[in-house]
Amino acid sequence: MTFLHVDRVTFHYPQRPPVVDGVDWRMQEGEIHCLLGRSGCGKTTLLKLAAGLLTPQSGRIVLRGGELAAPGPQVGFMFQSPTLLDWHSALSNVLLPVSLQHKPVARDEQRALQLLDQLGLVECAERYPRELSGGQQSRVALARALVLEPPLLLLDEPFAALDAITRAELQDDLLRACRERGTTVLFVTHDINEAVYVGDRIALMHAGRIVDDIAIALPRPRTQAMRDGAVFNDYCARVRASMDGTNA
Ligand SMILES: Nc1ncnc2c1ncn2[C@@H]1O[C@H](COP(=O)(O)OP(=O)(O)OP(=O)(O)O)[C@@H](O)[C@H]1O
Repeated sequence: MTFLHVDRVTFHYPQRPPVVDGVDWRMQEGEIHCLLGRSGCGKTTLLKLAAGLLTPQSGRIVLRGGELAAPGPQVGFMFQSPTLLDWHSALSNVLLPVSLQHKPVARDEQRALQLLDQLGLVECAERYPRELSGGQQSRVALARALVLEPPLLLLDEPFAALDAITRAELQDDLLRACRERGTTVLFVTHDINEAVYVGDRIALMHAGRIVDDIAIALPRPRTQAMRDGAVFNDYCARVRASMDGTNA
């Protein structure tokens, strides 16, 4: 069964032309898909539709066979800014999605600490966001997105504000964490290199439509050394040429 089906979805904001225009897209369980495109082409809107935060005017979002009508614990999010609560420790920021459901119990705390440990942050559990670096804050946000073990994770340029080295580390952390949990991921980015590194497929979006669909057949797990290889760079060139085509 298709895990996520964006089924002929069209969406427009009031009094505007469609920003998502008849998109049909399927994801299988455990896959990582990147949505790549220029600013304003409709990526974030499509992500919000996939999350159930917006409702399409036509078409539907089908998650594991059921139509998605509203956001729920089956979907985790991470945005460009970590959006941590300054007055909560790293640990209680991670536990926030749990707190919205019930008072966290020892088992929840254990799971949150395990995630922080996996992301190299267990020592920082009691620190406040202002006491963490940008990369550490992004790791806390990633742990928070995963704490309820959502089968679907939606990421909107989550690492865009980070320096190149930290960004590469976070990409590896994300891939490891999602592989271990079998999480299916839809990842919005502007960055071709990032899309080729993390994605199994890349959907190229232009003016509200998916105009290209590129399978990335690099082996998993990805390693940073792959970035220097010819195959990786051929994929980047292929995606760039397709994006340049949308400019013509
Ligand atoms: N709430 C809104 N009301 C009206 N128009 C909106 C709203 N949100 C986005 N838009 C418009 O919809 C279009 C697509 O926006 P969207 O944020 O989905 O694009 P994007 O590809 O994610 O852009 P970026 O890469 O810059 O984040 C843009 O023209 C934008 O101005």
